[in-house]
Amino acid sequence: MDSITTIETFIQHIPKAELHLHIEGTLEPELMMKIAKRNEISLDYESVDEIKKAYQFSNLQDFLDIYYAGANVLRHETDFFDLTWSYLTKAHSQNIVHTEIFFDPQTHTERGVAFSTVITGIHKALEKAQNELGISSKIIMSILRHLDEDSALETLKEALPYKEWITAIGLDSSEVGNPPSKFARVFEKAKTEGFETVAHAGEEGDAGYVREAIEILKVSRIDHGNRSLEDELLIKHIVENKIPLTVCPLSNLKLKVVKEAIDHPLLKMLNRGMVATVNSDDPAYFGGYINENFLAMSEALNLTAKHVHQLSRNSFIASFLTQEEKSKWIRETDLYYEQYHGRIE
Ligand code: HPA
Ligand SMILES: [Zn+2]
Repeated sequence: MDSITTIETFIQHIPKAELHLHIEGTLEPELMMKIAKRNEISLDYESVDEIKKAYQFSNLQDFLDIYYAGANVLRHETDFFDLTWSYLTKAHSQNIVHTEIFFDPQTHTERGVAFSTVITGIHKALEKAQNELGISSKIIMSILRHLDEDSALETLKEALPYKEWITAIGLDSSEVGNPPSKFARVFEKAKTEGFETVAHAGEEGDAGYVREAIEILKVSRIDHGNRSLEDELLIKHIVENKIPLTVCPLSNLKLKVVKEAIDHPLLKMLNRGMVATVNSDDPAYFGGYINENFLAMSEALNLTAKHVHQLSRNSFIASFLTQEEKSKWIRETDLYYEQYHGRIE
């Protein structure tokens, strides 16, 4: 192991779980071009540089338009396998030992790609990662909230034969105007079928969206949750009930949810006693994987090894691992902290 003397090396080496990662958002421009070529799909861009240049967003919708367009190159099981495997090797290189990934089936079924094609490709890569890299994982099937309830119900039905592979149901896409209550019946059915539930809330939508996700959808954790800080009673509820927040710093900066890195509420969340975690969301689009997210916050907010340890610990606490698995990894992060924190310059 490299000697651990800086906060960067501490961040790099500490075992981490990633809990907020859209697999379609890991499609790097190089892989997008490669898959487009083999599937004989013409792109609007001539080069990797041109693709990267197009990644300028002023809000969530700007990003989503480009993200859904990028996903259009994914047609076959091998495309989903390659996409997922590419993320997993990157995750491994950053000491992610457990990952819970979102996939958006409607992004693919709406354009004629079968649900089974998508999930089988993803599942095979996750299985390989467990065997060859020792990374454990869960799949979260995310509902596109800009589409209607019928489409969500149909998607939930398609997921039932794959229950063994899918741990939780999530909610993503355009938040404002598509509140959690729109999917009350979908999430109720998901719970009845035995799925865990999570939802994106409080990214662009106000604290009311977070409240609805908790009260109506009965989610186990909130994805983003930034705007819950605008409501003291809600903060109290989140803290008392230990509802984790899967926070995505670089995403928040790129989508202008937060103006500057120094304004990011991550430290405030920790100081208020919230179970905050650090995640990369859509790393191919937002300029960094999990360690770059930690680093950006470490630089802007002067995070100490203690904060990084707390965030890594939180990632296992907030995961869908069993209590026994959580305890094992929490012990690992504790040992790691005890061994190295005194050496950081
Ligand atoms: O950050 C996000 N928010 C909402 N929907 C998404 N789909 C991919 N990433 C996101
Ligand atoms: Zn997200």
